[in-house]
This record gives sequence, structure tokens and C-alpha cells, in this order.
Amino acid sequence: MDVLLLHGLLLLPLAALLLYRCSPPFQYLLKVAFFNCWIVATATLLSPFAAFRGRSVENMKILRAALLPLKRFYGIRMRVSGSERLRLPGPFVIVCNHQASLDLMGMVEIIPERCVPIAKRELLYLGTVGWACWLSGIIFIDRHRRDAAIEVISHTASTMQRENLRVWVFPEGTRNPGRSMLPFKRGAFHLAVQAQVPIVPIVISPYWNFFSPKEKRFTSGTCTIRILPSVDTRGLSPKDVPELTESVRQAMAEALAEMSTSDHRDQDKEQPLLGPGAGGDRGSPRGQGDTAGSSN
Ligand SMILES: CCCCCCCCCCCCCC(=O)SCCNC(=O)CCNC(=O)[C@H](O)C(C)(C)COP(=O)(O)OP(=O)(O)OC[C@H]1O[C@@H](n2cnc3c(N)ncnc32)[C@H](O)[C@@H]1OP(=O)(O)O
Ligand SMILES: CCCCCCCC/C=C\CCCCCCCC(=O)OC[C@@H](O)COP(=O)(O)O
Repeated sequence: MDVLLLHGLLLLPLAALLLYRCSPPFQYLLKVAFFNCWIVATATLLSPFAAFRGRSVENMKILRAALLPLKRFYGIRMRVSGSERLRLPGPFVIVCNHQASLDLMGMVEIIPERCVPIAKRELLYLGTVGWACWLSGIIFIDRHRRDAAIEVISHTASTMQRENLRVWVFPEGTRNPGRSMLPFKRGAFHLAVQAQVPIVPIVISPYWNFFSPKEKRFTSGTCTIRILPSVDTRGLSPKDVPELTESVRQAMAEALAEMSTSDHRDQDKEQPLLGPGAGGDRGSPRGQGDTAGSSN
């Protein structure tokens, strides 16, 4: 009986490996589970160290280091263009399209020094992950309480100037796996106008070549990140925000449409560490391609 049990236990990993290689949905599930486990595990292990420093944007460096290896596990090659546009000396607001949690991989590739994202308040309650986010200075807003969210944004505008802070916002306000961008929320643009700082639009190319929750598909592939020219907000007032929002969205939508077609053409076959034929990372360690490299 014991021998039978032992054989069963030995066969289990083999069966799982076989299933992983032969079944794309199983591979998808395992890869998504690993992604989440990695976040929870690194947050749990590293937050106590970050806690010594207290709540600080400097902890973003730990968070970034914890998430950087993910692209290697998944064989995702990052190509960054226009990274020099992030080398602005003072504070600024980044606006970026938001497709999925996978965006974290693109974020850590290019996020500049002293930059914190604005996130939904619900993340705070994710145990050690929420703790890690809080320790890293992530700004939380309650999307269901507009007035409170606006107050947080106004407060952030003054902090940005005082502490030379950059803020990363997903102006779609929610994840959007669709082929075009959702209408933009106006908070990021009010923030930039109130602080009188530039807006740097960033577009991450669609993931559909290698990642599709709907089709349960998660393979290796290439992700392109394009940093668009910054938009000056000096002299603008709140009444200019709707037009500002629309013009930035328009520029990003055009870039996204262009990237959707070009990315389809030059997808290459990366070998993921978590996949068949695993053999190491052949992607750039800090973004490469069009203009090679990231900003920090
Ligand atoms: C190094 C490692 C990095 C990576 C690790 C990171 C890990 C974590 C990453 C986590 C990533 C997590 C990612 C995530 O969690 S994504 C989810 C969280 N992010 C957002 O929700 C985006 C920001 N949200 C907004 O901007 C919304 O506008 C808010 C929430 C503020 C209101 O929502 P609402 O639906 O109501 O929006 P509306 O835009 O239609 O506005 C309605 C009205 O309010 C006016 N209004 C708006 N704002 C302001 C303002 N500030 N001052 C004055 N007025 C303001 C506006 O003009 C309009 O009025 P009018 O113009 O029609 O008269
Ligand atoms: C300080 C020490 C750091 C230790 C290492 C930490 C490791 C990672 C910790 C935190 C990473 C943050 C994980 C959050 C991922 C969630 C991103 C996301 O995609 O949220 C969804 C949100 O946008 C929109 O939500 P809805 O689409 O409206 O539902």
C-alpha cells in the first residue's frame, strides 16, 4: 500500500509536467498562479526589510527589484522606445494604458526614480502585498468616493512639488484587455495642471500575441513600450483639463493602434524559464530595441 502511494506521489509531478507541456490552458493557469505567488512571496519576505525604512518612495527600488525577474521566467522580451523622454529633472505625471496585472512587468522596466503609482484602495487589503504597496509610498484612492479621491489627488499635487515626486496613473481607471483604450478619467490631468508639471504618456503594446485570459493562453513573446513626447501644462487651468485629456488620449490611441499592427509583424520566439525548451533570458536586462535601454 505504502509503495503504491509512493509511486503515485512520484508520478504526480511527472503528470503535471506532461500536462504543462501539452495543455496550454493548464500552462496558463500555472503561470498566472506563479505570478501571484511570486508577488505574495516576495512581498512577505522583503516587506520586513523595507519596514526598517518606514513608508518611503525609496522602497520602490526593493519592489522593482522583486518584480524585475518575472519577465525572465516568462520569456517576455521588453523593447523600450523613447526612454530618454523620462529623463526629466523635476516632478511629472505618467499616464499609461492598463491591460492586465502583467503591466507590472512593463512598469518595473521603465519606472523612473522617485515615482509612485496611484492604485485602487482595495490593494491595501491584500495582506503583505498591501503592506508592501503602502511601504513603497503607493497612493491609494477610493474610486467609489469621488470627493475623497479628488482630495487625495489635490494633496498629491502639493507633495509632488515639495518632494520631487513622479506619479504613475492608469487613466483608464481599470484594467482593459480590449483593443482600444477606454475613455480617460480626469484625475491624472487635474493632478498635472494643479502641480503645473509635464505629462509623460506611455503606451504598452497589446499582449494578445502571448497572453489572453479569455483563451487561457500565456506563451513567450515581445512587449513594446513606447514613451511619447511630454506634454507641458504650464499656464493651463482646470477648465483646460477636458481638452488636455482628450489630446493626450488621442496621441496614445494612435500609438497603440500603430503598435498593434507592428508588434504582430515582429513577434519573435523567446524561450521562457517557465516553459518548454527553457534556456535562459535572451531579452535585454533593462529594455532594448528601438532606442535600447530604460531611463534609470
Ligand atoms: C517599481 C515598481 C512599480 C510597479 C509596482 C507597482 C505596484 C502597484 C501597481 C498598482 C497598479 C494599480 C492600478 C489601479 O489600481 S487602476 C485604478 C486606480 N486608478 C484610477 O482610478 C485612475 C485615477 N482616477 C481618476 O482620475 C478619477 O478621475 C477619479 C477617481 C478621481 C474620479 O472618478 P470618476 O469616475 O468620478 O472620474 P471622472 O474622471 O469622470 O471625473 C468626474 C468629475 O470629477 C472631476 N475631477 C476628477 N479628478 C479631479 C481632481 N483631481 N480635481 C478636480 N476635479 C476632478 C472631473 O473633471 C469630472 O468633472 P467634469 O470635468 O465632468 O466637470
Ligand atoms: C516594500 C517591499 C517590497 C517587496 C516586494 C513586493 C513585491 C510586490 C508587491 C506588490 C506588487 C503590487 C501588486 C499589485 C498588482 C495589481 C495590479 C492590478 O492590475 O490591479 C488592478 C487595478 O489596477 C484595476 O483593478 P480593476 O481592473 O478595476 O479590478
